[in-house]
Amino acid sequence: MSAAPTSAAVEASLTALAVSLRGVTKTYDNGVMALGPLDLAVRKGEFISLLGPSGCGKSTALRIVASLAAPSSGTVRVAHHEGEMQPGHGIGFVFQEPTLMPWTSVRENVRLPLRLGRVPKAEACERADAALASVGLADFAEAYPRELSGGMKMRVSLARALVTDPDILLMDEPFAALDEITRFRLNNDLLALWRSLGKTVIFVTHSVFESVYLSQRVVVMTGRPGRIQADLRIETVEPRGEEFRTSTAYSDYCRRVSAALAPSYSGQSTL
Ligand SMILES: Nc1ncnc2c1ncn2[C@@H]1O[C@H](COP(=O)(O)OP(=O)(O)OP(=O)(O)O)[C@@H](O)[C@H]1O
Repeated sequence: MSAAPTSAAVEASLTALAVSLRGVTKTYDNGVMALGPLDLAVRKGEFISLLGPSGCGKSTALRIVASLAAPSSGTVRVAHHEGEMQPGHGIGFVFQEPTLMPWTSVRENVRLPLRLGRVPKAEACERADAALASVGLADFAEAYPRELSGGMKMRVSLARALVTDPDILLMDEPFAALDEITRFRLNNDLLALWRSLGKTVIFVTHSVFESVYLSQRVVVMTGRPGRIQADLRIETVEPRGEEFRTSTAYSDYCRRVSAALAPSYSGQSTL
């Protein structure tokens, strides 16, 4: 029998974790059991993807991490904050829709979280411009959302999530509505940002290919109520690029992730 870990060892392992969900369940008021029990630990700086059938609770899990929804039971730890974390504190959220304010400029859209946080205007504008530069939109601060392509709007949405310099970036199918070429380009840019900024990323996607390309770990969920079906580490030469996307290793990983997903749609799951 192994010895019980010391409290110092437990503390050290918690320090390395950005997010820890233990036995988390979620039953909505209408009786839908969306989630769990779900156990998930994400290390600081890790890039993981959550993949699973529609309605298995992926968005619910993200919303719980962001304190936008409360779990019905279980424990949620986000970095060192337990229970009393301010909603959204230390967290940036990117949704599938860019949800930009059409009546104002790109800069004002990106500045919004800082305005809500009462950051002085000059500093907020400077930080908004820096966030726009980080997503390749330095020249579009004065533009209006209607003047941007779908991919550019998503970049603005990403800049808005980054402008508060969050430790954790939660992304809920951000590129699902984009064409393949724009999506590939944004995948590469997101990876470059992740490498340079060192954020923890939890990325929800329906795409096996996207999850394998982007992530260090692909977490496959079962049908509703969502639990962990498989947790696969993607090990490859970094930084990833087109050589990886066209490699045998990439297609092997895609095959393994697809196989892990198969019970969700082949009738063997508890859906
Ligand atoms: N506010 C809510 N009230 C009641 N039921 C909800 C609510 N939000 C989500 N649900 C239900 O919970 C389940 C999980 O929803 P969720 O959006 O988390 O799944 P998902 O895996 O993100 O789905 P998709 O991949 O289709 O976006 C679904 O059955 C959904 O109908």
